[in-house]
Parts: sequence; structure tokens; C-alpha cells
Amino acid sequence: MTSASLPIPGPAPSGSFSSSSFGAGRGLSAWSLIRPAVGRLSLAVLAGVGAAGAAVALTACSAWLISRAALHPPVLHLMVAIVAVRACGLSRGVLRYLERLIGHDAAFKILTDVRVRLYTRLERLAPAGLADFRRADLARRLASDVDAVLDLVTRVFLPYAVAGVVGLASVLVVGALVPVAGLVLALALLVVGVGVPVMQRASAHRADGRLAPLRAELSTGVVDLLHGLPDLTAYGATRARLDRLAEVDTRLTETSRRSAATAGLGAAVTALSTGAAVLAGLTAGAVAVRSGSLTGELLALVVLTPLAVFEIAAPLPVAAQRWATARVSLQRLTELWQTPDPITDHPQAPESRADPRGDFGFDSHPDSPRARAGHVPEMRIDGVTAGWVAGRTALRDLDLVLPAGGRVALVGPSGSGKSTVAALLVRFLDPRDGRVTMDGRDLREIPADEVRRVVGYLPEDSYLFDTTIGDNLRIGRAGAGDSELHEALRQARLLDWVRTLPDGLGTLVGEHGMALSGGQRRRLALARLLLGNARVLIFDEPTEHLDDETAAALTHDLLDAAGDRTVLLITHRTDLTGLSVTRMPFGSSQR
Ligand SMILES: Nc1ncnc2c1ncn2[C@@H]1O[C@H](COP(=O)(O)OP(=O)(O)OP(=O)(O)O)[C@@H](O)[C@H]1O
Repeated sequence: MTSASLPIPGPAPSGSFSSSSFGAGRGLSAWSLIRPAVGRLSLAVLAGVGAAGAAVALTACSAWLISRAALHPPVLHLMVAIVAVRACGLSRGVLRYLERLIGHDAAFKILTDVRVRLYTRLERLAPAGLADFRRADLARRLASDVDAVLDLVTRVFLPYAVAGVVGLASVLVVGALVPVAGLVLALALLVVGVGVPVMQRASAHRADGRLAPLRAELSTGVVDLLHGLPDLTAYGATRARLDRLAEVDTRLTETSRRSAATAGLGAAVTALSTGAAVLAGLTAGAVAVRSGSLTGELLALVVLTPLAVFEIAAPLPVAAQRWATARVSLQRLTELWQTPDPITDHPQAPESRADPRGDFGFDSHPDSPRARAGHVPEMRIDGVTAGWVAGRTALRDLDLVLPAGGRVALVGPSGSGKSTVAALLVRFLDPRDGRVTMDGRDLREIPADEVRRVVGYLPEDSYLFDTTIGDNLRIGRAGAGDSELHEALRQARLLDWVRTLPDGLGTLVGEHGMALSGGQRRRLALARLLLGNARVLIFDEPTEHLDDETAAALTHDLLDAAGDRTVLLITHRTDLTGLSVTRMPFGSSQR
């Protein structure tokens, strides 16, 4: 059976984004990222410019002050410069702190916004839309690729904005005193801020583009290795896997080395440019002093100011390299962003909303009047053809009726599309042809969240989180009280067992529920499904891998717990008393 594993018909979190407002197709441009924090970013740039400007002014004033003081003028003539040095020295630290504070605040706001938007998108895509992504790669995209956005703000945008403003101001001041020195300073800054990054980009273009995919390949391989270690050890295939990983690691190291060498070259060119600007200031300044157009004290300012400016410009090549890396991350996020929706809402479909009493013909929320009255809808599949991957058909021209309150067993050979039927009924997938309806209403006219509140799905491999029994249950219904949890456990025939546990609902279930037996795991997942109060229940091979006795008891209990709700039981079992049996046509997916 497939691994579709999001069976949760729970209420949508209030205040969550409407999924359709972040649909596929829109790009994830740098501007769209920083837009939510433009005000804070402007403040951070202002503080950064103040801090960097104070640092340059401190050097310039100090240079002038020391040279002037060497001539022993009356101390009053030095007072303005002394106050300026003090003011610059003190304000530099304060402004730098403010720049960091506001800049990081803006960056975290942007990061939060990106994360919420991506998770909203994931919610829309999962599980059918994520079929082409490997899990570890997906985790990398959501963790380190998103973190690259933070770099983009704090280590690319801010340094460039600050260096741009302060560099221009310094060029104007130095240029006003000695035009040639100003010109050389401008050229040297252009070399460091634009030339070096362009050079680095040319030589490291391929390296940067390959780093992120290689890292993704390595982490996917490591995760695979850890998961499959027992099998690999049993077949003696561990060495071959390790060798393959070592080969990826070597390529990654080589690519990183190339990238680091380019960064080193950039640092060397930056040092050379700094030297050139200082030398030009000294030579042109000396000529100006000799011709009488510049005083000796100002010569010190012309020579030393470039040193302070280059301290601000020095991080630019690294910033540009980070920009190149961040662009690859942005591209990977955009790929995820632009993955086509596996389900498409009908143009007239209302947006998913927190209001439980929708007007699409069916009050689906567990607390709505109609739900409390226990209305159970009829579900129909009419002439449906569907598939998960473009060009491949999972089932063709299928008809199936689930009468209100009916009990239907769906049987058929492996790969004939039984789980695909379940996916269609919970709107993980929309049909390519034909219609799936609820009380005569096409499911595409009903937001997917609402469908999943009515139709509950228990996949073969329900995921249990590494937390307590109570927390796992509350995924089915956030905010449910202990008495409701106990009732669900009672229906799933787990209550007596939970009562024997010293920690009761607070008992930890372990990773993937490993601290429970197979039967207990399924019963816990069943209790979670029952809490959601869905009125159509789909059980996808709930007894797979259980011994006959446990399987018969579980099947009996889950049909019992379903009460008067509609049940679709996907199964390989032969004992189907009390169920009307529908057979999948053999090889429907191959036709
Ligand atoms: N998440 C998925 N991504 C891509 N293809 C899928 C996915 N789920 C199912 N398929 C494909 O759809 C076809 C039908 O699979 P499905 O799981 O629906 O069959 P099934 O009858 O439930 O099989 P089984 O009894 O072995 O679980 C198969 O060819 C399968 O490869």
C-alpha cells in the first residue's frame, strides 16, 4: 500500500493562511521575501550606515587630530576634533548594536514569513504533490535552504547597502580634497564590491550550483543508510553503501575546496585594492601638499580614510559568494513553491475557513448543528480515471458507491489502485476524468480541509509522533479533553490498557510508536481518527502484518467503533461478513 500518511481530519488552525492564496506559479523572488520587513530593514540600513560612517569619520578625525596636534597648536583649536572623535567612538558601538538588533529582527520576521508560507504550501501539496521529492532532500530544503534567506538579509543585503552608502560618501569627501585619490578609491571599491564577486562568480559558478544538490545527496544517503542499516548488514551490503557515500563526500569536499579557493583569491584582490587606494592617496596627496592645494593635516585624512572604508568593503566578496549560494537555495525553494497542486479547487469553491457552518451544502465541522445531528453523506465515484505521476494512470474508469452509513470492502490485487481510491475520497488527489461526489456535490467544489473533516482516513502506516499518547490523540482533535480521549480509547479498545500504565495518557510512545505493539499502534491511530468525528471512515489495510487472531479482533472492533458512519475497508482479508464487497478490476492501473 502506498505511504500516504496524512490522515488527520482535525480542525484547521485558526488564523492559518488560506492555502489558495499561496498557490503554485508565483515566484519566490528576493523582493517578495523582504517585502514584509521593508520598514525594519530601512531602519537597520540607517543604523548600519551611521555605525560605518562613524567608524570612517573616527579614522579621518583621528588622522587629522594627530597630525594637527603634532604642530602644537593652542588646545582650543583641537576641541572640535576631540569632541568629534569622542562622539564617533561612542556612537559607533551603539549604532552597530542597533543595526544588529534591528537587522536580525527583520531577518527573523522574514524567516518566519517564509516558513509559514512554505509550510502552507506543503500542506497543500502533501502527499501526492511531494511524490517526486526525497524526504531528506525535502528536509534540507525546509531547514538549510530556508536559513539561507537569513544570510541573504544579514550577510548580503545589509553589508552591500551600508558599504554602498558609506563608500560613496567617502569617495565624495576624499575626491573633494584630492580628486585623483577619490577616483582611485572609487575604482578600488568597484573592484572589491563588483569586480571580485563577478570574477568569483565566473570561476565558482559551477561549484556553487553543485554544492546544495551534493549536500542534499549526502544527507539523503546518510538518512537512507541509517534507516536501512539492519537490512544492509544482513545482506553484507553496508560497505558498498559507505563507499558510495564516501564518493559523494569526496565530490562535496572538492567542490567546497574550489569554492574556498575562489574566496581566498577574492580576499587577496581586496587587500591589493586597499593598498592601491592608500598608495594613490599618499602619492596624489603628497603632490597636492607640495602644490599647496592640501594641508599636511588633511594628507593624513586622505591616506588613512581608505583603510577604514575597506574595513567596511572587505566583507563584500564573501557577501557576494553567499548571495550566489543563497540564490541556489532560493531556486530550490522556488521549485518546491512552484510544484503544481495535486488538487485544484473549482473556481466557485469557497476558500477554506475557520467558520464551521459553510454554505456548500454540508456542515462539516464536528461542532456544527448538522454534524451533531450525525448526518452521514453519500459518497460516489463516477467514471474516475486518476494518477499520481504525469503519464501514468493509477486507476481507470472506476465506479464506486458508498451509501450513507454503508459498509463496503474494497478488495483487489496489489497495485490495482485501492489506496488511490482512498486518496481521491480525502482529496489528496483529484480525478483526471470523472467525478467524486459527496451528497451529489463534486469534491472539487469543497475545500480539501472541509472534505477531510467529513472523510477520515486511516492509512496502513499511520504515523505516531515521538510524544505521549495524549498528544498523539489530540492531533485528531486539538483541545479535546481527557474524557473525550478516554472515550475514543474505549471505542478503539485501548482504554483498559492505558489505565494500567503508570503515566496513563502521558505515556511516551517512542519514535514511530516503537514502544507499542503493532496492534496497539493501529488502535491508537484508530482512536485518533475517531476523535476527529469524521462521518465517512476509510480504513486502508488496517490489519496488514498482524496475526490472524489480532487482525480479526481489530477488524471487528473498528467496524463496531464506526457505529452508523459510512465505512470503506480496503483489505486483503477474505473474511468480510457484513460488508458489501467491491472488487478492483485486475490491473486497472496498467490498462
Ligand atoms: N504516492 C504515490 N506516488 C506515486 N505513485 C503512486 C503513489 N501511490 C500509488 N502510486 C501508484 O499508483 C498505482 C496504484 O497504487 P495503489 O497503492 O493505489 O494500489 P493498491 O491497490 O493500494 O496496492 P497495494 O494493495 O499493493 O497497496 C501504483 O502503480 C503505484 O505505483
